[in-house]
Amino acid sequence: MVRQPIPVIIVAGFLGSGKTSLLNHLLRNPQGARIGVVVNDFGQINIDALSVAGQVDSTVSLGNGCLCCAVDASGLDDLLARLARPSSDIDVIVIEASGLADPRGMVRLLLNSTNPRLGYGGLVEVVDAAEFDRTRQRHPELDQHLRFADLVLLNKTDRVAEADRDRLLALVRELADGKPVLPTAHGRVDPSLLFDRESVRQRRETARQLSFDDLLADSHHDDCHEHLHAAYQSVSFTADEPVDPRALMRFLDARPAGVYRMKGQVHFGVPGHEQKFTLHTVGDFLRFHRSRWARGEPRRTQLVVIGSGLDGDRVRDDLEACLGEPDAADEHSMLDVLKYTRS
Ligand SMILES: Nc1nc2c(ncn2[C@@H]2O[C@H](COP(=O)(O)OP(=O)(O)OP(=O)(O)O)[C@@H](O)[C@H]2O)c(=O)[nH]1
Repeated sequence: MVRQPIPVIIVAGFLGSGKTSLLNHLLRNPQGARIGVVVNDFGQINIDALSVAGQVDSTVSLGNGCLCCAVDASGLDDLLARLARPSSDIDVIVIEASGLADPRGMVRLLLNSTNPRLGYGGLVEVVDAAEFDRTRQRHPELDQHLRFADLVLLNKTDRVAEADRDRLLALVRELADGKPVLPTAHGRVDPSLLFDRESVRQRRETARQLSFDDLLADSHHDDCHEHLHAAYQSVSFTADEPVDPRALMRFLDARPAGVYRMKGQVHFGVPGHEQKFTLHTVGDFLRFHRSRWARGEPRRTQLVVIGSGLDGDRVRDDLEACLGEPDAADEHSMLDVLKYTRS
C-alpha cells in the first residue's frame, strides 16, 4: 500500500499569542498519532507531563511517542527529512514558527519540498484576542499573515468580554478573507481538525480497508471535550454517480467560505481515469492521489468537508451539482485534476 505523506502543520503567531499552549494541548491529546514537534526553543513545552524517554542528537523523544526538536530555519529541510524517515514512525509533524518570523517562507519551503514523504498540512495562525488591537497597531503585517493562514485561532477569548469577543471574531473573519476562524482558550482546539486520523490509522493498520464510517468517525471522535466540536462543522457527501472533473475543479477553485479541510475519495469514471482519486485540501492547498480501487470496493465518491461557519446544505447542493458525465467531446476534461495529482 502506498504510504500517505506525513502532514506538516505550521503554527505561527506573534509573541505570546498561545502557540506553545496549542502545541502542549496537541501533545496531551495526540489521538493515537505520533507527533513530531519542531520548535526553536522547547523550554516551554510541557515535557514533564509527557515523561521524557531519552535524548537523541538535538531531538527529545517523549514517552508517548512524541518527538521534540530544536532547529533553526536553515536546518529545517534536513530535520524534516530526518523526521519523515520510516524509522522515526511519525504520523504528523507540527512546526512552531518563532514569534516574529514571517511564516510564508516556511510554507513555501514545504510546498516546494520534493520529499514524497512530506505533505503540506496547513498554516495555523494563533492570535491573542486580548492584545489583538495593540498587536495590529504595532505590526500591521498581521493583516497579511491572517490572509495567508489556512486556519486562524482567536486565542485567549477567556480574557475578553463577550461583546469584544464578537467584535474581534467579526473583524478577524473579515481580515482572514473567508478562512475559518475559531475562538479558543489556551489553544484547546479539537486535534482532529488538524490531523487526519484516518491516515494515521491507515499508516498503522495498512492491511485494513478504510470505510466511509471511519471517515465520518474521524470528525466525531470521543476523547476530546464536547465543546471543542461546537466551533466547527463537518459536512459529508456521498454519491454513486460519477463526478464531472471540470465541475469539481470549479467548486474547488471557489471553495465556500469557512472551509478548512476536505478529504475523501472521488470517482470520475472518465475513460482512462477510472481509478480512485483521493482528495486532500487544506486552505488553498489541493492535492489528489491516484490509486487502484481495492477488490470489491464500490466506485463512489465520499467526501468530508470540515470548516467553521459552513452552510452545510449549500455545500451539499454545490457538490451535488458537480455530478454527471463530462461532455464526451471534451478530451481534456481531466487536465486540471491531473495538474494536482500525484500517483
Ligand atoms: N488567559 C489565557 N492565557 C493564555 C491563553 N493561551 C496562552 N496563555 C498564556 O499566555 C502566555 C503565552 O502563551 P504561549 O503559549 O507561551 O505563547 P507563545 O505564542 O508560544 O509565546 P512565544 O513563544 O513567546 O511566542 C502563557 O503564560 C500562557 O499560559 C489563553 O487562552 N488564555
